[in-house]
Amino acid sequence: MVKAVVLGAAGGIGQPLALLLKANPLVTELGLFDIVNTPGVAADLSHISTPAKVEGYLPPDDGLKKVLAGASIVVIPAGVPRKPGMTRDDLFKINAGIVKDLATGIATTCPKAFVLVISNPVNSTVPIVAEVFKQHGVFDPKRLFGVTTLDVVRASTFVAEVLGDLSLSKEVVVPVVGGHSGVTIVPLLSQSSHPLPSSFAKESLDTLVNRIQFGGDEVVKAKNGAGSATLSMAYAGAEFASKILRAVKGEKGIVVPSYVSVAADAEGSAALTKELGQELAFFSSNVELGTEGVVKIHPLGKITEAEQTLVKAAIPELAKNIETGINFVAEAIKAAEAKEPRL
Ligand SMILES: NC(=O)c1ccc[n+]([C@@H]2O[C@H](COP(=O)([O-])OP(=O)(O)OC[C@H]3O[C@@H](n4cnc5c(N)ncnc54)[C@H](O)[C@@H]3O)[C@@H](O)[C@H]2O)c1
Ligand SMILES: O=C(O)C[C@H](O)C(=O)O
Repeated sequence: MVKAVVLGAAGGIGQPLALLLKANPLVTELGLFDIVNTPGVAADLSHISTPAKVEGYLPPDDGLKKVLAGASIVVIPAGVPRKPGMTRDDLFKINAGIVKDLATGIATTCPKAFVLVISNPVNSTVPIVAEVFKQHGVFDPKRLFGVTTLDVVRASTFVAEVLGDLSLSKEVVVPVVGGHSGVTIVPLLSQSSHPLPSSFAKESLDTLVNRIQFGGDEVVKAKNGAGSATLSMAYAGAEFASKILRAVKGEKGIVVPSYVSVAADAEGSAALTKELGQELAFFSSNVELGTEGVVKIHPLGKITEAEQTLVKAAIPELAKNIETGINFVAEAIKAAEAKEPRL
């Protein structure tokens, strides 16, 4: 039995993501949770002729506990999206609390589930989940993933566009490392499975890198106040979830970039730290998946000087984002203890 749960399932990402998970033959149960509308979304999806049994829950009557009971994989797209002029960090104030509460539910109900965090700012929300799990003594770094797949999907599409053949976009593989916001998004185009033409000018390369880094802004601008990427994110989230499920079923050799705790692989993390010149508690790199989650964090490998400059620019921003997430949980614990001191 494989129960997939979506937290934030009635939202712009949640609904199409739930649809794609309902269509995934590896999913036998689909649990949907949101603060609104999940009964309707669940009723709608339940008429689709695929095996997954669908149930929708709301917060009253222990809805979060019920939806998480027996979950194998939990995907979190709950929270507010950006409007034009906002950065992902501007979402922290609202989304940090939402993610913390949902993580508490997971830690106390299904701590062994694979947790896939979509809610922004991912660079900080993933550390929040880790800290909550630590607080409950259930943190397994191999099972926690920040979903950066949309950056990978964008890189594949944009490179295929440059190559003048969109039919290649499914085949083009470009590792995108670092994190998931602006300069922390580092596409390693020199490692693209489909190299760019040798005539490709430096300015064109810079434009391409910038488009991958700020692809989210392109969508936010086009939606003009109606939110950020939802459909492409649902596609990316479902692709990533599917890779986890295939790896858990025993498929070998699945390697995909994801923002993970470096504690998931001590050896891989040591090599990465050497490359970065400092340790970061979380980093997105190519990650090999297995039945228990992260098997190996791959080093960056051979990259160009220009890519090294991008990595350097990402590091301080990432370090700050990680610290913000960790401090948020520490402060929340302190505040709770001040309210109810331990005897
Ligand atoms: N990681 C990525 O690449 C990526 C890509 C796109 C969007 N995002 C992020 O995903 C998040 C969701 O985006 P969206 O466009 O789907 O937003 P949305 O507003 O359309 O949907 C969010 C849903 O979360 C629900 N929600 C709010 N508080 C909740 C709670 N406590 N418990 C459960 N559900 C709750 C809302 O009711 C809503 O249905 C945003 O933070 C956005 O920035 C991340
Ligand atoms: O840009 C956003 O705020 C949403 C998402 O992180 C994206 O990359 O599209």
